[in-house]
Amino acid sequence: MEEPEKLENFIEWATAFGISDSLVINVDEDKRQNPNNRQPLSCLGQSLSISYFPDAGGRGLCAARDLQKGELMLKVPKSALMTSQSLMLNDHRLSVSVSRSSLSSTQILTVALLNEVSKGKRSKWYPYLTQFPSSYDILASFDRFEIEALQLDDAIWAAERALEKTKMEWESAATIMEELMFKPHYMSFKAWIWASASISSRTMHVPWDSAGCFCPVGDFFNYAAPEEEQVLSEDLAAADMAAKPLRLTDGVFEEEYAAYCFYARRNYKKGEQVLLSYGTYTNLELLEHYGFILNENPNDKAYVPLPSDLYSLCSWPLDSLYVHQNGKPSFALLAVMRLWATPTHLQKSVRQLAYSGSIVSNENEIIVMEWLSRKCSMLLKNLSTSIEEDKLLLSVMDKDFESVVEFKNELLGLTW
Ligand SMILES: C[S@@+](CC[C@H](N)C(=O)[O-])C[C@H]1O[C@@H](n2cnc3c(N)ncnc32)[C@H](O)[C@@H]1O
Repeated sequence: MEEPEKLENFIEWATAFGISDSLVINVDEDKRQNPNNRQPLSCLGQSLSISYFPDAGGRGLCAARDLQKGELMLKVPKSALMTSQSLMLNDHRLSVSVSRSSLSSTQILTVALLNEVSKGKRSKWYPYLTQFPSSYDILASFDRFEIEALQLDDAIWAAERALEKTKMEWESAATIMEELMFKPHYMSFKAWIWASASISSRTMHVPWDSAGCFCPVGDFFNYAAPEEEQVLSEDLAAADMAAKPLRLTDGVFEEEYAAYCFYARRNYKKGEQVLLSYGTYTNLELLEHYGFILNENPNDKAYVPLPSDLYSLCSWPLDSLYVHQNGKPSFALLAVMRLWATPTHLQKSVRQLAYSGSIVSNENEIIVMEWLSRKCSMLLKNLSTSIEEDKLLLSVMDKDFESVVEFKNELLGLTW
């Protein structure tokens, strides 16, 4: 089956499940009040439609009309959520094996997902499963060469740790997969990585299972980093939103409606991509859990090695000592560096000033900024490639080539 046909089947399937982007929040209540209402032809088209955004996540959802901040855009009934619970409900053998095991909730969902995929077209979730990517770029899927290419120690360590953790989880699930008589293909580490990457990058939080749920259509939203909530009282009054209180989260399971509900996080014009905040992540964390990075990420952090005698002066957690993506030191880093750059016998008297975020003196500020800037330059110089070289390499990899030889020649032609 071709991709457009698979997508069409999926939309039909999702519509039959009661997934809807129309503004009716309670499907059952609506049916009671309008018994002659036919099922809509498509679950999308009223508020959202599927579109392709090459520079912002690929396939995603765009506004099918102007959307107001806080407005309901999509609801996915509980019966359409694919969870360990719903997968076991239809599979007695799986549920018996799981009940005898001591697997974590994420391992259970991984096994349940692989078990379901192995059923192929016999699975009731088949139209939805055809919409999952065939491979992922999360850290745990990186090979040795790709891990080395990360260059920075903390990134390499995060990738090694992610790979190790995934391997351990796979090994300890071997018995249950044998018991369920998985074919070798579904037992493989490659299949396990695929399933755990699906869970890591596509599930949403539900209160009853820490592994989360797969939310058909809801998982088509691409990511935008959360920004500080604006003070909206005036905006809200103007938009007559008094009856619709502002939600801090844009996707949430609502017990009251027994559905996953998605609300617009800001106003959108028709045709704009509608984005969801999956949480606050640095680029390394985005790569670890979702397999992508943002060129501009307000939550990104870079850590530089600090003087060893600085730590005894610091009462903040060590992970708060970082440099923002725009080059500014974090509040805690700046404060503790100012104290560290003060002669020891004066530290006590300026401690409060430094900890409140104030400049200690012009000389002190120059010492701090020069030290940090030297450290950052040194760190960047010691990496085997510069950002410009990486960008050049990526631009070559994005091109289409007729042959491997042509690709190789283009790579050899790069000069730096
Ligand atoms: C929940 S899915 C979103 C829908 C996905 N594009 C699809 O076609 O199924 C999350 C994945 O989408 C991609 N993604 C989401 N937001 C992105 C962004 N801002 N930039 C690049 N990739 C993004 C990443 O591959 C991520 O793992």
